[in-house]
Amino acid sequence: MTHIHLRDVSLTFPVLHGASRSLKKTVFSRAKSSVQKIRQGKVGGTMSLDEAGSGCLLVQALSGFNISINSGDRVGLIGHNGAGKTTLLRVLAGIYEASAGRVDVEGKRHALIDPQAGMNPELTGRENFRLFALRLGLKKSEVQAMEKDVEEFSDLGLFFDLPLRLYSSGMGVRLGFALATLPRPNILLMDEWFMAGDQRFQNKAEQRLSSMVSSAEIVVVASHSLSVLRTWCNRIVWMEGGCIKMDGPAEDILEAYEEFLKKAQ
Ligand SMILES: Nc1ncnc2c1ncn2[C@@H]1O[C@H](COP(=O)(O)OP(=O)(O)OP(=O)(O)O)[C@@H](O)[C@H]1O
Repeated sequence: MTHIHLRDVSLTFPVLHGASRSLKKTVFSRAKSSVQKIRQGKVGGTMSLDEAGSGCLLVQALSGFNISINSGDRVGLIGHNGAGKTTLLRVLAGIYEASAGRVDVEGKRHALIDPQAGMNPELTGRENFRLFALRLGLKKSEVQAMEKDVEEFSDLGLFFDLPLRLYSSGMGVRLGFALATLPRPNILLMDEWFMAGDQRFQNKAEQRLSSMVSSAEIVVVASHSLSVLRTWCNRIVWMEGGCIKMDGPAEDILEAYEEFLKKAQ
């Protein structure tokens, strides 16, 4: 049965190793005030210095995180910059390994986290598609049909046959989105880049995404756009400093979050 269960999951990034001793000292003296900030829900994960071990500056992106997500849940992640939303998505996608705790994910998962994931900037849009199709293990007939679909959807004109390094960031998003929305996973993990691009593209993207979302059993999406979250989610997890601040029905949590944002202004 498709599910996600996290038990006491923590993830700490070691940053600034021994070579940058003076910089580390400077940052750590600031880090102490960041710890204060995080308690007010301002920005980033908690910082500390691993004085007993490597001497590294540590950033705790997730801290004792517990959650169960089951079939039918469309979960939106909200919270301040650096609250740990993308890190959580990466842990769920299997891109990052937790430093502690238990991660139990059952079901075919697919992540729309990085628009250029797995793409080679030296290859053309078409060549990147063919590489992607190979990785998906598609049959020749399927590849032909999908190639037409990706070319039409990304609407890059002649740029489809030019190297990716010549694309603007929005053009890269068009191609990345066209490719990333080909698989049909049980668990769909999305970061907010998927709503990038110009307005016309966003409308097209929304239609394509809705068929992917409706066929997935579980969706987890991180976004700062409350309207996007209202559209796609039935449950919201509000994160602060790598922990859960609130978790519940979408409308209840979004209302509380809006209230919090108003007061913080
Ligand atoms: N690869 C990394 N190396 C070191 N620190 C990292 C790394 N990735 C994230 N962090 C740190 O972990 C914390 C959580 O970052 P994360 O990207 O998960 O936040 P977020 O909630 O997605 O933020 P935003 O809303 O700004 O996208 C931050 O303090 C960030 O600096």
